[in-house]
Amino acid sequence: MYSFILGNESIKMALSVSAGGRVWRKFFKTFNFGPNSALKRFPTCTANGRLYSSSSDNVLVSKDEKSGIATVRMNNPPVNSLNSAMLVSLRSCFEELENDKSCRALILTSQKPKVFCAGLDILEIYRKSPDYVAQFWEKLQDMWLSLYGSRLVTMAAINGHSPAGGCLLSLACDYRIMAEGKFTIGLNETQLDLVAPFWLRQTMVDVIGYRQAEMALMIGALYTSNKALQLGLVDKLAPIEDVQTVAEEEVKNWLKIPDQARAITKMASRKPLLDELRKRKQEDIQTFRDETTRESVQISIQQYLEKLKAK
Ligand SMILES: CC/C=C\CCC/C=C/C(=O)SCCNC(=O)CCNC(=O)[C@H](O)C(C)(C)COP(=O)(O)OP(=O)(O)OC[C@H]1O[C@@H](n2cnc3c(N)ncnc32)[C@H](O)[C@@H]1OP(=O)(O)O
Repeated sequence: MYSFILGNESIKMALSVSAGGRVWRKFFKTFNFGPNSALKRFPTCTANGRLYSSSSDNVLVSKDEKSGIATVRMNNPPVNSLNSAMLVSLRSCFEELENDKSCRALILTSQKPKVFCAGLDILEIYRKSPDYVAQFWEKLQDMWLSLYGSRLVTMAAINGHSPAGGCLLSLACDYRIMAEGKFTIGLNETQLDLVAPFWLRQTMVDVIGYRQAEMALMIGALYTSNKALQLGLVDKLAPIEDVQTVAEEEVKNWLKIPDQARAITKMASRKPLLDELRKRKQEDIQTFRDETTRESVQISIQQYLEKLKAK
């Protein structure tokens, strides 16, 4: 399908000679979206299969050429926890789709129903060196920048539990459809003695409002699908087997809006937070590294892991 995909610079050049190129040129110049704008070569992708960006198949991508809708399936059993490899694959995949001119939307979901994503892989921050933890955090930042700053319509098809980093992924999308039933979603970081970073807190505030976000973050609340809908943390519920179909229908509605106006509007509202993280990236890495490697936090993480195993 794609032979190879070029980075933003090449797209800028291609768009500048196409009809309407002037507007897009201005758009790219103004918003400089994506984590970096350097010329890059990205890996290839098949129409209905795996993404060749990593040695494992932890992220599966399929794209409908006619509609330009890509489905990105997280595939890291048993619970799609976000380890370093997953973060790199997700970022690479988001950037690849971003730079594919024929792609207009992405649906993010789990290959394994019942768990959308269990959040960060806790083992990646347990008894690891400060340098390792810092590099891990930067991978999360870069993945988030590529999803939150995407020009595409981004839809989370939350077909199962979505705690912590799973909720972070969902919040970075434009719209959230969640499976009905006993599944939970929320930012439960404080339960692990962790503090959500400013950019994650801000997306929660932006989605559910200050009061509810402040409370949810302080107590590390995990909400059922029904409660999440009531709070506005998700936008729609569907039976688990229908989540993907409902997401596809919803995306098609969004795609009736002209891409350019929609994407410029999205960037206008997201640019301040994207810029803030870009500006404070090193400070944010340092905070995470120092907090997470503190002995008292390591003991809390150990206890949390033991609780999980004993479940
Ligand atoms: C300073 C800034 C700090 C933080 C900001 C960061 C933003 C994000 C932070 C995070 O994401 S921290 C991670 C928080 N995640 C959780 O609390 C979720 C924990 N997991 C669960 O609640 C459940 O596993 C579940 C997702 C509801 C799924 O339940 P299920 O019954 O289907 O599976 P089970 O619990 O048996 O798990 C299977 C297997 O996987 C291990 N596991 C689960 N989650 C994680 C994880 N996040 N990281 C690593 N490993 C995880 C679990 O222990 C089991 O292992 P076992 O088979 O060896 O026993």
